[in-house]
Amino acid sequence: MVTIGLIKEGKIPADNRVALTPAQCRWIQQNKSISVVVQRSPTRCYTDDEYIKAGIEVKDDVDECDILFGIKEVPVDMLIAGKTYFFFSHTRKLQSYNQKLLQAIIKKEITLIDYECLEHEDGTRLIGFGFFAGVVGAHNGMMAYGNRTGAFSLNRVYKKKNFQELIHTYFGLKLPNIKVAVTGSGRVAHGILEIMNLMEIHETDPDEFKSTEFTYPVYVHLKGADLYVNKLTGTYTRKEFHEHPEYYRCLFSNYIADTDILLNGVYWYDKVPRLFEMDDMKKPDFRIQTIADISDDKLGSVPCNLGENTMEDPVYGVDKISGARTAPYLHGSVDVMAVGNLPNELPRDASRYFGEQLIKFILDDLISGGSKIIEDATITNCGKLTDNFSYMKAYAGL
Ligand SMILES: NC(=O)c1ccc[n+]([C@@H]2O[C@H](COP(=O)([O-])OP(=O)(O)OC[C@H]3O[C@@H](n4cnc5c(N)ncnc54)[C@H](O)[C@@H]3O)[C@@H](O)[C@H]2O)c1
Repeated sequence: MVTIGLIKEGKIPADNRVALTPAQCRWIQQNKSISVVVQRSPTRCYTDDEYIKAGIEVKDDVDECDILFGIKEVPVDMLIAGKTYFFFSHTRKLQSYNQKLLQAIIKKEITLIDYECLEHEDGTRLIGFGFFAGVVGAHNGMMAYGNRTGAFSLNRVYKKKNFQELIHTYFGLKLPNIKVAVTGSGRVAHGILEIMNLMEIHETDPDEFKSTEFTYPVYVHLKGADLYVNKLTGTYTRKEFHEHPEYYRCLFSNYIADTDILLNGVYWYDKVPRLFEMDDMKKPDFRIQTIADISDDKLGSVPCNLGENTMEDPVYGVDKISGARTAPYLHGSVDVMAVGNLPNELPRDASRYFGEQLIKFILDDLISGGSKIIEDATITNCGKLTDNFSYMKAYAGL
């Protein structure tokens, strides 16, 4: 019988999420030929006791497990040689801060399957925390706008026990006639839209959004063809855009004069055009006052994302003229909410959502000995870089 281990998160600051909840572990043990062991942890959002009550073994070491599930990067000194791990390694883009981690994984002859690389055939990701990043990020963006204008007040998400409790805080919330632009088409965008609907912000189409001042709060959802156009042909095709985003220009500047709040969930890397440039902020028609950059790429799709914000202190200002970081809510600045671990504000819901996807898309293949999807997401197999990731050779020190 296969034994799965849920490891204790070792990265500092400690992440409180987990790949499977106690109820999911119990279900797996009862319905699949798998046993689950949980490594004792004082910081996990589900306590050791909750796992024990669900009939799951909780231990200090997980050396005897066949497959280990974590969330964040495993510190090098916690890696167990020869094991198979699933976690977010943040190495596929050759991130310099995780180079030593990949080198240690190779040295310790580990098999690493990265959740971020588990993809459907067309490149759509199978599994992720994006939905709750969108939920928390949209809430925080709205909260920041309320703080700036004094028009309404929202509390912090992490002070609520769960998503259900958070929803209750929206009853009776009266918003001014704001215009919100939502960008992106993946899980993050879906989470943002959930909050737009829960806050009873009305959807409008791109043309109406630009041409009308409404007497109630509205949002526009900008994705694919609304946001990007081929510089030569003036058209948009998803496949071409994914393969050659450098052929495209961004249309977001058409919305800047009509947007109070930007909630950004686009997928971005350096070949993808930005939503706007720093100089656009100097223009008198730059109406945006609050940006929740949920994608959170420093100096990325949102150029005034200056990085290094935390859950404890999620909002700062950026001066529209100098581009310098300021205190939030000042006249002449734009407020930016950009935090890299947003789902940690709702860790129990985010973990349950993640575990559901893991069970649905991965578990059966894992027990039956693998699948092409798992193979394609395997960065190292017993310490050897796989063909898909051979581009990482120099980074891996080979
Ligand atoms: N701040 C946080 O806490 C947090 C948490 C989760 C995700 N994120 C970030 O938010 C962004 C969006 O995440 P998501 O969960 O919505 O992603 P997702 O995988 O669910 O969706 C990505 C979307 O981007 C589109 N896309 C455009 N170009 C692409 C390309 N070249 N390759 C793949 N997809 C492409 C896809 O069609 C898809 O609709 C990511 O950059 C992610 O890292 C941030």
